[in-house]
Amino acid sequence: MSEPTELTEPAEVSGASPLADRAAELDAADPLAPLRDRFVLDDGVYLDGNSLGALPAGVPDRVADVVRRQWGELRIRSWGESGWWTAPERTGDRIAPLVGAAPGRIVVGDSTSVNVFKALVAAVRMAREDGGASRDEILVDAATFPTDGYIAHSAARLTGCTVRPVAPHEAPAALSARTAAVLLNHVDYRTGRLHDLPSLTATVHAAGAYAVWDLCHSAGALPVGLDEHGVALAVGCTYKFLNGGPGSPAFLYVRGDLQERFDSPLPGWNSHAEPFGMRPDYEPAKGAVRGRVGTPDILSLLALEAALDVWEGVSVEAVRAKSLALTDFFLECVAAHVPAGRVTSLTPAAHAERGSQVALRCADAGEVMRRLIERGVVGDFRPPDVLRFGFTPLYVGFADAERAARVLAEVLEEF
Ligand SMILES: Cc1ncc(COP(=O)(O)O)c(C=O)c1O
Ligand SMILES: Nc1ccccc1C(=O)C[C@H](N)C(=O)O
Repeated sequence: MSEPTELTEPAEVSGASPLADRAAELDAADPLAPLRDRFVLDDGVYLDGNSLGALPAGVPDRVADVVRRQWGELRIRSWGESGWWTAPERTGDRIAPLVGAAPGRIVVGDSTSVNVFKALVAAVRMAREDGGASRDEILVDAATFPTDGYIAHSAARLTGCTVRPVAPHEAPAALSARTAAVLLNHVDYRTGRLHDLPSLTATVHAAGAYAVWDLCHSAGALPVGLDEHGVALAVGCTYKFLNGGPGSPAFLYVRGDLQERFDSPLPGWNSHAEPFGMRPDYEPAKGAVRGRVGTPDILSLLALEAALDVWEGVSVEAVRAKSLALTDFFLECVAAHVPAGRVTSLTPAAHAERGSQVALRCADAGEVMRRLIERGVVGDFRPPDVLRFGFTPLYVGFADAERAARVLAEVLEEF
């Protein structure tokens, strides 16, 4: 984990209004600023898109059509006529360019937790095929969002492996001839630290193990380059920076050359080569379909598909550039507005190590966040002492960043 950075006032002391003026200039020059109109928002500052993305404006009518016409009128015919049956792969292909995957490598369905399970067990099975039963250890990001750790322990018990928690940057030193799989987060959910996916992936694979990446906090926030960097398996949620809605289904990526070898621990009928053959024997389908389990959650899936329309004409590279500018500017505003020593940033200053959020360590963080929310600045609190501010460049602007820092300073004066 990064050393907390003490935020100190910059040499040139800036008042609220020069920063507000700068924010206005930055917003005026921002090519992504008009995208905010593609979302349903209010006058508040929404900095919690790293937990639940805002509602894209086109979703309500699409969902209403899915419910009233596709379900209400077409009923069973919609599996074919409305494209319900193929929606998991079709939606996967819409996510693919955002994470650097070719078409046909991503399937959408189930929760992230379930996909972590499928990916980890499949990774261990492949490592055993390559290297034998001596591959009996799973390395897991020690700071992971807890669900990944819980699932990894169960996957380990089922496969006869043990779990070893490691800090991601220490994973290379922990690799051995016993390592079967390495489960890492691309961006740490608490600190916002971005881990070095290209180099860690290469090192893990060179050791004969398989890298499984959790992209929950990077998909839709920054370029991932899954194909380019040879990632074996990856999972991610779609309700954060992809704005798919509460409980929208997660995605699973399997590298092209591994698809034939992907041996799912949950081989439900939807992943069968001939699902309507109703055969007693299991024959896995080819391609991304093999990652499916049971009947897709059509309402959530089609809400997500509609939500992905906001990416029309938008590149994830442009989103990344704005995200870094926004988080830089927010940190600058915090340093200017908040008295020195009241908060420390857990988020690395280096762009190469920063995701799309800023995490500030702060005394009484729970109560501070409650008051921020009361004043219209919505971030979240993560125990024990972290204020999290997520920046979704599609709908957050520079004036939002300045206002959030100013309101934070006002709230802190009350303590
Ligand atoms: C890194 C990470 N993994 C997994 C999850 C959650 O998984 P699920 O979609 O199963 O709730 C989250 C957040 O909810 C997360 O931040
Ligand atoms: N899925 C949720 C449902 C309810 C409340 C929060 C979540 C989150 O996603 C939390 C998020 N993973 C986090 O990084 O804290």
